[in-house]
Amino acid sequence: MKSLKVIKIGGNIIDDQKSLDEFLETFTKIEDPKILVHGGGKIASEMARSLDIPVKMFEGRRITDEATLDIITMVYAGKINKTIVAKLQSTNCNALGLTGADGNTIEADKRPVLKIDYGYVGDVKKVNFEIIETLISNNITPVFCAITHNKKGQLLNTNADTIATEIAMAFADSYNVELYYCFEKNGVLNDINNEDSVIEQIDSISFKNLVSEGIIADGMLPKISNCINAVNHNVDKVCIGKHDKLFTNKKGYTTIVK
Ligand SMILES: Nc1ncnc2c1ncn2[C@@H]1O[C@H](COP(=O)(O)OP(=O)(O)O)[C@@H](O)[C@H]1O
Ligand SMILES: CC(=O)N[C@@H](CCC(=O)OP(=O)(O)O)C(=O)O
Repeated sequence: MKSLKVIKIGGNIIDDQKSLDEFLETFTKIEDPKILVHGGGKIASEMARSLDIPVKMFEGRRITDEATLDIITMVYAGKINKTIVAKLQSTNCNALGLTGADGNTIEADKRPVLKIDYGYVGDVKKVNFEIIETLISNNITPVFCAITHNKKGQLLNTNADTIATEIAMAFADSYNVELYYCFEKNGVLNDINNEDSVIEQIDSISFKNLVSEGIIADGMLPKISNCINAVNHNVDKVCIGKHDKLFTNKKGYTTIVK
């Protein structure tokens, strides 16, 4: 079976020039077909605050009104996506930046109103496997931002961890897929202030316990829910940690297991 690596980077890496450059240097050297998914929530929040637009998050996801949708489109699909693509081009990695609307690669439905109305936030309905496979088969590296569309002309803000998981799951029947979440910490930590307290393995039962103990919170909630979803849908390997350890055989990161 062919191999594919789906790699997600979050806002804290993107916001730090040195971390981003170091990550991209590692990423570009990966020889397997690869797909990059980036967030940028931190930068969107800074931009919103600078424009006096309130930032509202609920259980790790952004409540997205019209003004916020404008900001995230400019920040995610514009500044961040194009900066990353240009940097990858400089290393001869033929990157192509995409939202889910481009090539109809990722369709979504507006998140249903349950506990809360998230506004213009999408839950992924369909990943267009064929078109993405055409890209990777032609040595083009897709770089996805955290935006999907509903095929009726509406862009939707979609958690970048979810996008990475959905892409990984769409390839899992025909590829050996490894899914990596790179962020600024060593992994999921037992004590958020202690980088040496990495939890090496998490399954769905320990996840529930860690949530009820308050050890897993905020942005880590959707991240681990997505990881559990991925391992339950045939994704071969799902890991969370720092890029300098994740792509080596070194220990010191978190693996999510069934
Ligand atoms: N147990 C934990 N271990 C590590 N990080 C945690 C934990 N619980 C909550 N977090 C928070 O989750 C954040 C990562 O999620 P998020 O902010 O969405 O990052 P990213 O943008 O990289 O996806 C960390 O920066 C940290 O503040
Ligand atoms: C709906 C929703 O929450 N979307 C996220 C998308 C960006 C993201 O996921 O960024 P990080 O990976 O850097 O956190 C947001 O706007 O914050």
